[in-house]
Amino acid sequence: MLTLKDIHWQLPGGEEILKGISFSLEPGKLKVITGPNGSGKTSLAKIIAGLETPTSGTIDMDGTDITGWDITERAKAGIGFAFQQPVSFKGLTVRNLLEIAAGRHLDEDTLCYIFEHVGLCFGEYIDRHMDDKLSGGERKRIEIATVLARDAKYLVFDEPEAGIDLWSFSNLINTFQRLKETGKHAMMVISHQERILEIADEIIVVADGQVRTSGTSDILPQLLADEKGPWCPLRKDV
Ligand SMILES: Nc1ncnc2c1ncn2[C@@H]1O[C@H](COP(=O)(O)OP(=O)(O)OP(=O)(O)O)[C@@H](O)[C@H]1O
Repeated sequence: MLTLKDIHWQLPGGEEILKGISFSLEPGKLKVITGPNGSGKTSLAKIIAGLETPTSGTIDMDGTDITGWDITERAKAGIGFAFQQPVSFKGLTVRNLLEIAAGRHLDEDTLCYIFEHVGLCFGEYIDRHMDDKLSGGERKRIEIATVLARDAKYLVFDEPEAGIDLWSFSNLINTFQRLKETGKHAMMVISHQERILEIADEIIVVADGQVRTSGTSDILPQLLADEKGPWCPLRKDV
């Protein structure tokens, strides 16, 4: 289990972005973090991945305090993270990238399986270069594929729906459900998307750096009713 306890995070200028966030990620469960733009969701994901260090509070992974660990140590220990804005890696092919993520050679069956989950055609993409010729949606799907290739215990996805088409999005929902059902992965997905919120075991609404409310998908009707308010926009357009 990955447990965040009273996480605070302050910018160098003194502005507090996260103001005491606590929750756990458990194997076999999907937690969806939602809330308004700028409320601190990506900051939270970066703190879990080890890209930022909390000002105070602790992160415990399976009984070990990993608060001071960097991104490499956390990746090795089993935390996989897909960024909101995927990056290009000049000089690497898609195959290279997936094998680096997995830390081993991947046979064609495994690669096909991963590609199928993110809605990419294996033959068309496997030897493509990870450069700017790939569209944003293609890079996004390849980035999600790297997280699947790593087969990490803790999976963090930041707005996986951003920029991907309807068919790939449906595939992705099925993938999240299948990953959940294996019972091996503890998943956190940052999303504003109703179909992702519907499959959550717990929805955690973050607003102004704090947990505003949380609950099972039973709280969804209330969140949708509040959609007209300024604090929790939920998108239904994908
Ligand atoms: N490194 C940084 N330097 C300055 N400000 C930052 C930094 N990181 C985050 N912020 C600010 O912290 C706030 C929270 O940002 P964050 O990206 O965590 O929000 P978010 O909830 O993920 O938003 P969105 O839904 O738009 O992706 C924003 O006001 C952002 O500008």
